[in-house]
Amino acid sequence: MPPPRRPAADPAPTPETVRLTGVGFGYAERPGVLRDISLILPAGSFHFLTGASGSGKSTLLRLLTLSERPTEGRIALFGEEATAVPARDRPGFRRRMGVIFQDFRLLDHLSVFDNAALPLRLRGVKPAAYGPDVEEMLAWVGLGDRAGDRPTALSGGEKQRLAIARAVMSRPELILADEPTGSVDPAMAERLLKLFQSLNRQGTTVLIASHDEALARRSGARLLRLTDGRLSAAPATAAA
Ligand SMILES: Nc1ncnc2c1ncn2[C@@H]1O[C@H](COP(=O)(O)OP(=O)(O)OP(=O)(O)O)[C@@H](O)[C@H]1O
Repeated sequence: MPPPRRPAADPAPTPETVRLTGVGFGYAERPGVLRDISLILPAGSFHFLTGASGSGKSTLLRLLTLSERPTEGRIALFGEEATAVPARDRPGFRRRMGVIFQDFRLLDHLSVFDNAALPLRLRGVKPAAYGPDVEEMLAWVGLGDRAGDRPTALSGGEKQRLAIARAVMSRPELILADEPTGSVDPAMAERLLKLFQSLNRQGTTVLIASHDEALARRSGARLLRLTDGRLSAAPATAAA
């Protein structure tokens, strides 16, 4: 006799890495930069955020890194309420992110190697354990022979590649990248896109802010667009 049929179990809901609900934000000198933004980034998703210069892409990333607080609405990160996180609790959220800032934010008193290794050191990983991984990542972004240099000796594109290596080194759950290919040539932009795609395939949630709509479309990621402070899903193909 066959066993009794069980009703199919409900599929487990996809955990959300990011949820914004009705988020608004403005600077004192520039109110209304972001208006009524609602956005869910499911765990393991890959999105490009596009929009004209000044449309608020970096500002939206600053809200997600908890560098700014929304003036309206709510933010949840990794399933936890994060709208008004006190300063002492922000590092706990930030350790789960790899952030690539438009201005790179490298530490000039540390070598290229030590900049790339920083997120692992902060997690208490011993140099003997992370050394080969850091060397491999630096080689991947074309900085294998620059490990002993200081960031001040790097070109703009090299600094950008180091900032990317540092952000992805600790395999964060969420990568937030602000114009990560803005200073590199097209071949390197494609290589870096492959790096983000590969991390995404391994489960990392990725959000890239970029002017480069062509790169965004080639990426296979979902496209979001900011226009006049409002967010919309961009069409999958360029308008004819
Ligand atoms: N710290 C600040 N104080 C006041 N206004 C600001 C500040 N930072 C940004 N803004 C303004 O907010 C708006 C959005 O800026 P933001 O940098 O988020 O745009 P963006 O889409 O990232 O632009 P870009 O593509 O040029 O980097 C702009 O009008 C900008 O001038």
